[in-house]
Amino acid sequence: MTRPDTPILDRVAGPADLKRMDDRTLAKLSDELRAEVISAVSETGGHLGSSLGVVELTVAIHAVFNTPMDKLIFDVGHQCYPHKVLTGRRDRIRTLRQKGGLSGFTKRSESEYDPFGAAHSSTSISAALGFAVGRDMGKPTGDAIAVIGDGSISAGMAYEAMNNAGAEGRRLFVILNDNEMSIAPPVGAMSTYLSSLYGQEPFQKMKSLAEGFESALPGPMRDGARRARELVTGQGGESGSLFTALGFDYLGPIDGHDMGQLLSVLRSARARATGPVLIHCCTVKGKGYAPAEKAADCGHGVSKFDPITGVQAKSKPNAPAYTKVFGQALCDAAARDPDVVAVTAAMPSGTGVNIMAERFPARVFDVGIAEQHGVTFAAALAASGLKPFAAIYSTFLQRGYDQVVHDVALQNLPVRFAIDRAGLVGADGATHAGAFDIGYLASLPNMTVMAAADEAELARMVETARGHDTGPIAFRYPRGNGTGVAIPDVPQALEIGKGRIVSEGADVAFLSFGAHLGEVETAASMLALQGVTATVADARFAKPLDMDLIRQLARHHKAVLTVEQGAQGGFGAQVLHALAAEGAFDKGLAIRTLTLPDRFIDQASPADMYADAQLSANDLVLAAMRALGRDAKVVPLRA
Ligand SMILES: Cc1ncc(C[n+]2csc(CCOP(=O)(O)OP(=O)(O)O)c2C)c(N)n1
Ligand SMILES: CC(=O)[C@@H](O)[C@H](O)COP(=O)(O)O
Ligand SMILES: [Mg+2]
Repeated sequence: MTRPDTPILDRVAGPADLKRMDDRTLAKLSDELRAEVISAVSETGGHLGSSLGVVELTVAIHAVFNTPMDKLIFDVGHQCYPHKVLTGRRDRIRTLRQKGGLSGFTKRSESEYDPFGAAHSSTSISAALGFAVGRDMGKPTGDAIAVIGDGSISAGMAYEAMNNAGAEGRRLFVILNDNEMSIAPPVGAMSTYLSSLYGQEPFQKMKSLAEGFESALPGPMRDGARRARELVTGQGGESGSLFTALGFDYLGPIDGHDMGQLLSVLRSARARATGPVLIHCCTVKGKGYAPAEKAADCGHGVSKFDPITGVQAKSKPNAPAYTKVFGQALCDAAARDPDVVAVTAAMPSGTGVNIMAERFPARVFDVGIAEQHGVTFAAALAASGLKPFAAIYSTFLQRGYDQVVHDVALQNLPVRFAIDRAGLVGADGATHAGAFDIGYLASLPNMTVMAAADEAELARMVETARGHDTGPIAFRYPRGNGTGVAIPDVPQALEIGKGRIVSEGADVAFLSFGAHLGEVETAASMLALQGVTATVADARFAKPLDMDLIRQLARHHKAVLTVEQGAQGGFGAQVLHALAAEGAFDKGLAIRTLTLPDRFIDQASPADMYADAQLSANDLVLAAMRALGRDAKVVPLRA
């Protein structure tokens, strides 16, 4: 693949080189940087649209501020590719999101230019304020700059941080990167609210900087800018703009692709600011790359692609994605049951609830990036008599954990948690691993916890959850495609707390919880080549446990191994706890819990990550042999 011609970028070893460039050269550098990002992401895949939208902004920040002494914090961090190129990581930029390569997000261990790691949204302002306090208390750190998107600033944590920052009154820069997009088009009343706040005093305060920016915008951006300006400056009898009321000086809106505007505003702000400042930049997600600009998601997350055509390399799967199976099963359940409603936190297509939304738009609620609110909202939907499915990735449900405990479990409200991206997810790495949900849910009184071994099981669990009105219930399933099994047209509900035997053997028993079942079955076949026969059981439930099944496995096998795609303290721990409680270990019992290890696992393919976690079929074979006290070896299956 030919690489773009980048004579100016080739002279950049780090941000210091930008300081020697005049403004016109910085503008040209941006063009080259954009071409480099497109070229690199075409080889790796990744968060293209967001990164393309902040190219000029990233150049301008590094040209004006003094990183790494000044702390530049990208919210989510999915837009950090241009930043990585400029901060000494260009030589590895084509390893983005690959095994052993650069993370797709900012990461402290990767560079001194990444002062605060991210990947979950809306943390940047809190982090920037922490650095500002550190600076003011004498620590060797300069200015703090948070770059946060219009999607991410919709989350409660961003407002908690601004509330605190405004009260602290410390010098701090928040750059609102407003591209009028989240992953899906942004939702929420915030923009409407802000539209009512136009033209009041605080905006006038910074008028000399702001004046003329909006009218200087190119046509298509002018409306967005106006909306954005209205969003922050106030109109129509409101008492004050949101940001100024929170104690920030507001600058903007400015054209986030105009190097001249960016540099002059950033320089002025840097020279004059005494307290918190919000700089409002209007940008275009996917800017400068037509296939991204035109895409419905503005190229938010792309596979490898042909840079000329923009066509992404997507292999034809042999089985449907779990997400789609869930989405369809949910839609079918909604068709049968008018009380079924769905909640997503800014991830309608990621969670598959868009399928139901197409048919039943009034019964699907996108609450924005607001997992905490989404969970409590779902709790009250349940309290009202509806049957809410809160469809949230395992990793993002962590954000709403107190709400799961306090609003759902404690009140025993029948919220159905559809937990996608359970287990290791691949290129997004450790920040997005769905590692902890089994532990954090199964430890809660009233909660029922299931995991789907395949896509047919997932459809059954949707129906099981729909019919479960006596308390909260969760079911987890992984990122990626199912196994290709037939999915029942009208799935039957499972009996709560009952697992199943998948195949019978005599020596060792695997008790699998969830989608690692296929790997377990492979391990059982490999063991057979060594004359060891294994029973394979699918637990289906981590809570309540099928104690009859567990006792039976323990009684009839020399060793039992639990297997799960989750961290320690999950399913295996539940089994150990229950067995210990009934004295099973007093009589001797060979049992092993195969879980993710007690460390975070960096990005790679899911298969490589599970191998790293010692959960491959080979590892299961070795664990079984050791548990039986036999020579630990692996006889590979013939292809
Ligand atoms: C707590 C949390 N919830 C959901 C997500 C998934 N997510 C990643 S980026 C994104 C959209 C962010 O929109 P915005 O901040 O406007 O940035 P843009 O992609 O438009 O540049 C979402 C919903 C996340 N990373 N963290
Ligand atoms: C940055 C972020 O949090 C999301 O864009 C995430 O990468 C989406 O992951 P999926 O591709 O699994 O939907
Ligand atoms: Mg956005």
